[in-house]
Amino acid sequence: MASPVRVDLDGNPIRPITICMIGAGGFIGSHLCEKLMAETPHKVLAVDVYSDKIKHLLEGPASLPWTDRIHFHRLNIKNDSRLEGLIKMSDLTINLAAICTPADYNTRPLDTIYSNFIDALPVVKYCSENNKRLIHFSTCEVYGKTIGSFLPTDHPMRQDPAYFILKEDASPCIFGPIEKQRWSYACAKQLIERLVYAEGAENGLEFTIVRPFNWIGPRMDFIPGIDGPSEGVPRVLACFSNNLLRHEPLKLVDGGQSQRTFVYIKDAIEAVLLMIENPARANGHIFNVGNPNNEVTVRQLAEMMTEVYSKVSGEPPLEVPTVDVSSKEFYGEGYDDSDKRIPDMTIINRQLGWNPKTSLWDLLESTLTYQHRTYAEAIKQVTSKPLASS
Ligand SMILES: NC(=O)c1ccc[n+]([C@@H]2O[C@H](COP(=O)([O-])OP(=O)(O)OC[C@H]3O[C@@H](n4cnc5c(N)ncnc54)[C@H](O)[C@@H]3O)[C@@H](O)[C@H]2O)c1
Ligand SMILES: O=C(O)[C@H]1O[C@H](OP(=O)(O)OP(=O)(O)OC[C@H]2O[C@@H](n3ccc(=O)[nH]c3=O)[C@H](O)[C@@H]2O)[C@H](O)[C@@H](O)[C@@H]1O
Repeated sequence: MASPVRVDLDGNPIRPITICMIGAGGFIGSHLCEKLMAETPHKVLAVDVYSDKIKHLLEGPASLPWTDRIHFHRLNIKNDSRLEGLIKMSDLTINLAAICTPADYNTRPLDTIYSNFIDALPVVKYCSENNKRLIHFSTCEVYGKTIGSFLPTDHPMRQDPAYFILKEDASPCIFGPIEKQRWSYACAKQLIERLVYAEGAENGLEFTIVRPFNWIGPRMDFIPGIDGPSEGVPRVLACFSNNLLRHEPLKLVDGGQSQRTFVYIKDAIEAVLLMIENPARANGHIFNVGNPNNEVTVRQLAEMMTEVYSKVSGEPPLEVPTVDVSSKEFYGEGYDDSDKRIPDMTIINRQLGWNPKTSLWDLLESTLTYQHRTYAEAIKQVTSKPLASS
């Protein structure tokens, strides 16, 4: 329930606002809507082409405390004139809409660039022209590769944090060559960041840019063949969950040597709420949002997920838990990878006092409990169906 006396980080009462949330039906949007409904008095105009992940908020009994605070607007921001009206009706716009699965970056580079840059342009323009605040979702992928990755493998400077810690106001953005179309996403995100920043500098747009570092948790992406296409390739959490649910070995792309830091979606959403409710501290800033303590290689992630899944499902772990696959085979031509992603937390700490709390083991335990509860039965049904005779 929303408390009547909510105050911001400076002790001022928080005024209820209306938020136009674009991409509200996605993974992050669904968690943000849940948090805003359960814990704040704010209103949400939820914009998306899909609503399945927020159905429980939209279709609950009329007695739910938030029924009149969330309204779904099914529209595609590519071509819908209602968008400007919704932004004008709101105090704040949050743009989450994007194509953001790596399997698309090299296979659908045009859609990726349009979605992450061209389609975001009107959102920035309407916010700027109507003096509305904007929180724009970018990505840690704008950092690309680390400086250290260009040093010889055994070079001692690779151990120096100066060569791998990613800082919003100091690190360069290092992408591969154009033919490595993997970078189409990162490059489009970088350009939209520069545009938002320039609107702030030249026209006074009040903005915050968020760079998520591998946020994971329930409702992320889809399980192929269950609530998404059989041939679809989601992000790693859903790929590995799918393998575990189907008792198949987890596929390690190029040996699973890349490193990631994973943060629990519920911790990360706390950071977004702080940005929403503390505009004076958040405006004009770019924030890394991640958990530097949860670093693993993708191979270690696979091993940990196998162990956690066995614990939560009660099933014995697979005898052969992983299998190696080349990136060309898995993603196709033009794939490339970020080697290592550790966020520097200085700015978000200083401005918002935010710190992530949940360990990788704990966040995998709650997430895989959800995956097992949500999908195990459906997987059993599809896998036990006899093949149709041709
Ligand atoms: N999940 C992460 O860890 C992560 C990491 C880095 C960046 N991000 C960024 O955060 C944002 C949200 O990510 P997510 O993980 O929730 O992704 P998601 O795919 O689950 O959500 C995106 C939502 O946007 C909607 N959308 C896309 N194009 C649209 C359009 N033209 N009109 C209306 N709706 C549209 C989709 O239907 C989807 O529901 C993206 O901008 C992504 O690049 C996420
Ligand atoms: O989440 C983020 O912060 C950002 O990074 C992700 O990129 P990435 O981490 O490379 O995507 P994942 O699909 O989660 O893959 C992580 C790693 O696992 C590997 N992988 C993935 C799937 C699989 O089955 N096996 C496997 O080894 C990938 O090659 C990659 O090295 C996506 O680009 C975005 O959603 C987002 O902007």
